Amino acid sequence: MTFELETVHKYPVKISLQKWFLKYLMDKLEACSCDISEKFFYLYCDLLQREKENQEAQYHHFPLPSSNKCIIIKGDGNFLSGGTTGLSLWQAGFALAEWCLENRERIVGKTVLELGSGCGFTGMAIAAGCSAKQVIMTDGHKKVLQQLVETVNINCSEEIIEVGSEDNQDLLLKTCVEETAVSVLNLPWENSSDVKIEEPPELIIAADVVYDPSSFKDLSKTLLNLLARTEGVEVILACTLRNEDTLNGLFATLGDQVSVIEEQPPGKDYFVYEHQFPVLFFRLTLLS
Ligand SMILES: C[S@@+](CC[C@H](N)C(=O)[O-])C[C@H]1O[C@@H](n2cnc3c(N)ncnc32)[C@H](O)[C@@H]1O
Repeated sequence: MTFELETVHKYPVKISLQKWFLKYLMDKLEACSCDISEKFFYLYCDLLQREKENQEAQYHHFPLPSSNKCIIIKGDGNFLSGGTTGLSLWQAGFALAEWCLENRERIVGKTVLELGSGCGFTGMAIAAGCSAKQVIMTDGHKKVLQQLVETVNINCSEEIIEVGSEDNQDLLLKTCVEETAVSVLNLPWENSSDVKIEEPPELIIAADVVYDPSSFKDLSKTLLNLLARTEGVEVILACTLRNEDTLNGLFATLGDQVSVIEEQPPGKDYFVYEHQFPVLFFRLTLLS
């Protein structure tokens, strides 16, 4: 999505943010002894009223570095929205997008599959900024998949092909962002081996999927299954370090068939987000 005034009108940013910005602007004008147009006060009152009514959809706009593109995500910013973790924006998702932009040469021309895509920020950032051949965003939660489809609808100007045929009911949507094919796939870790993936991924990525030990058996099975599909495929995991034992628990479940090497985190911040915990990056490959 290109960054234009029209886009901001269509997908308005959070009212609290608009209010904050307007107040900031008025304070600055006041500090320079400038007259403040009464339109600003009317607008401020209008925002207060709309915030009280609280019925409008709100969008987050994230400009992509060194381009006029931005990623737009619909959401209220609550951590556990709709009874799932997948409807929020997570720190590791931003960090993984930054890692991908910084390691673009490892992604150009490749088919990338993302596990636990959540809102779809990371996948969309890769599609818009890394010249991948294909980005397959996946999740296993019904509401999250709906949000993923909506994210793609908002951010892709190309024709959206809604799929989910008898042949492959899990493939929910297909489109492209410039030269990158983008799709949304229902891929629950519990039965990932039954899911048909049209093109074998060459790179598998996931952000903040290592937090619930009860999911490790299925997540490990999914990772091992995907690693075995294509020769030379690698997994990049961006893990929020809340508890070291939890992280080690996943590696223990993966067992000795997999090599785990820590990767350098991105050197720069490309997006504005809260840095609450360290985010560690790991490269997983299958040992021969
Ligand atoms: C903490 S969120 C991270 C979302 C996104 N990667 C990010 O960083 O913003 C974890 C994601 O994993 C997904 N997930 C959890 N368990 C899953 C499972 N068994 N199968 C597929 N997806 C799952 C959730 O629906 C959610 O989208």
